[in-house]
Amino acid sequence: MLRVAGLCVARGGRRLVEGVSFDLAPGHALILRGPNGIGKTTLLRTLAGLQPPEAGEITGAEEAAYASHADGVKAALTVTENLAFWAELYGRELDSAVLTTFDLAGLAERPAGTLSSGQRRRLGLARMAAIGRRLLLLDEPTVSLDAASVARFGHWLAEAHLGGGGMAVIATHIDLGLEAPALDLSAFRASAEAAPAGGDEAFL
Ligand SMILES: Nc1ncnc2c1ncn2[C@@H]1O[C@H](COP(=O)(O)OP(=O)(O)OP(=O)(O)O)[C@@H](O)[C@H]1O
Repeated sequence: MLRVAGLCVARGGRRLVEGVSFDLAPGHALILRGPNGIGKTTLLRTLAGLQPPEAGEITGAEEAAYASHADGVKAALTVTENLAFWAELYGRELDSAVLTTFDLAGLAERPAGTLSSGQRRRLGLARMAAIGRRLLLLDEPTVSLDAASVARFGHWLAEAHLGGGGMAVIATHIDLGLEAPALDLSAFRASAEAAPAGGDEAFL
């Protein structure tokens, strides 16, 4: 169970949203919505432990994997080598069914650096399946994907990941066909007060 209580997140020394609370039970997903710049990415980064919260509590996020726009694909390795690398990093053996699930079987021996952006994105999502983490934090996972790939990914998420007791928090403007509640961060926009010194300028 992921529990978020009274969370406030900041970026570049500025508070973005505050008072965000939700519980996520195994087998469930939450869709993050809100206009560009409201703080969806920053909230996901905070849940992933990549930056500390300004205030509030996060529990149950220990087994999380974060997938961002920079999808962690290694250009010089083949598609299979990339997936095997990530699986091993998380102490798992690569199940070759992952290649089929994400329509990568025909590209298995291609160096990842030669993939199109949609193919590379499919590889980044296949990585999420290969590492087997319980909580997926997905930032615009369907960018560059064609309609068939969006549907395939939505199906995997619902049937394999959530169906197997996993959880997901997903920032997306696209309908993934999931039965999942949406949380619009607009309702939690922080008042104009500045964050305390020591924000995350180091990420600039
Ligand atoms: N490295 C950074 N340093 C300072 N400010 C940043 C940095 N990265 C993002 N921001 C700012 O923080 C705010 C929140 O950005 P964030 O990426 O979390 O929003 P978002 O809701 O995910 O937006 P989008 O829908 O455009 O992806 C924005 O105003 C953005 O300009």
